[in-house]
Amino acid sequence: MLSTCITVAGSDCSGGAGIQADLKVFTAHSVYGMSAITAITSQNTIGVNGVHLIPAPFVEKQIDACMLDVKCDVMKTGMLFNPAILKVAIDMIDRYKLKAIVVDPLIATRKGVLLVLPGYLELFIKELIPRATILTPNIAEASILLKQMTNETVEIHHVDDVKTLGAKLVASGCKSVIIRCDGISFDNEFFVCKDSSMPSSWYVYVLCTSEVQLIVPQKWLSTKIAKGTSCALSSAIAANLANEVDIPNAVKRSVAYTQHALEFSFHLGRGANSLDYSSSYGYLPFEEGEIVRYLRNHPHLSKAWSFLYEHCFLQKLKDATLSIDEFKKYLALKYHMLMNNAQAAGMTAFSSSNIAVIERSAKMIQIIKEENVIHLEICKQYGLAPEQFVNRKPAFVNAHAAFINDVGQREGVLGIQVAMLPFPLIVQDVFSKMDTLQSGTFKPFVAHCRDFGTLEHGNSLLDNLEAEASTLKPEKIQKILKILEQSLSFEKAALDITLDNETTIF
Ligand SMILES: Cc1ncc(COP(=O)(O)O)c(N)n1
Repeated sequence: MLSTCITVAGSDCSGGAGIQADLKVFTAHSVYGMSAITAITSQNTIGVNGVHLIPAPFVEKQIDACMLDVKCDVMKTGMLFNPAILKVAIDMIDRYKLKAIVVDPLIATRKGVLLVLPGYLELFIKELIPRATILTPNIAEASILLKQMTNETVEIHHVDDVKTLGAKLVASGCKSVIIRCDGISFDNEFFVCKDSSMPSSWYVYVLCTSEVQLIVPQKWLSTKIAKGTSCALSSAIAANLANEVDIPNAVKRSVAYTQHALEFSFHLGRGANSLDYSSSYGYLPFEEGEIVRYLRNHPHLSKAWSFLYEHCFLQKLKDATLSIDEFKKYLALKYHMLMNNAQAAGMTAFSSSNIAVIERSAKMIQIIKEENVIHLEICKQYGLAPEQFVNRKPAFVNAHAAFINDVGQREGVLGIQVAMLPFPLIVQDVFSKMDTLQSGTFKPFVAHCRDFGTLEHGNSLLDNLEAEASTLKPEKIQKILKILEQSLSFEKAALDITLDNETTIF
């Protein structure tokens, strides 16, 4: 299921910051974005020239309207402007169950000029900070907050001082904080640079939680002054947390996203640059060789996997209570589904003019062919002759063919490999762990599944998927998850059909 975020923030009509920026960031992360507008501002790349506040009860109404209808994973707060609106945000956090709250303080400019009304800071510290999963202040804001909370100040000469500042905020009740060192560049030893135009200087983000302290340095881009960087970072963190990424990785990815958006920012207006919010930012949510594990354990797919793994067909197969007719239906359907995959791989080859893609498609067809030879042998062992079913395609198989062809056309070999993933994993996780003594009539089939050759065959499918995953573009990951979700429901439907006496397939 799609992850969702709500931003409670001000509108920037020129699209560079605020609500408009947050929604663009959510979309770039394939997260469904919602918003509650706290104020309408009139601003552009040069500056802000007007603010029209939304009454606090109407901010509440917007949040209620979203929350009471659409499930919401994460809330991000931006400009909350006054204590009344701040109070609404706090009440809403208590009213609704959210996975995480990301708070961009927006209480001061990078030079330390306070942006908020009297009473705001006290309420912010007392009520919002303890509820926030992560706070994303610039260094001036972090210092103002610490001063207000503990009356301490930390002078910044080295990145270790930023760590100290973060650690003190955490010790004072902030669960985690990422400090953006806006306006400060660091040298190679992470001392503050006097001259930021030095060729090798760094812009630094520091994450502090009760468990980790992480410095995330980025190349100093002195020629790029853009607005919206705080919105980009905090919304990207919100989107990653909504996608179940842990805090350190959410921070690393969000810094990479913000840096990329800044590096490719454009000069659209007469003032600050406009960030490239749609930029693809070059990371995948899993390490090399880990796509299968990622897909197997993705929380959005856990229900679909357990529908399959705990299917009554598998239970009946295990304790040999399945009827032989039901089993034959399964074998025939499996044959057709394998053929659909082979045909789609052929089509993928045909539709590409890249010889490497054509070669990979051919390899895929070869693997399916070998699998089908074994499969037909098994069919024969159970008294199912190929003539009985190969030329008879049930409606379900045609629906599966339409699905797999669509996957092949849109996402190529990788898409088909993902769609094929449920089968080798069931073989590995379920079939190969079955007790052959208990499986009676189905012993030859279960034994075949436990067979080294079959497992190896499944492994080569998985290895090919791992290899192909290096061609996956990060922005495609949601599409891949969707394909797997659909494929899991096809696999489940095939098992449902085998147990359904009303449906005959040959
Ligand atoms: C409505 C609104 N919210 C926030 C910002 C700050 O943007 P930045 O990310 O540049 O600090 C802004 N300029 N306008």
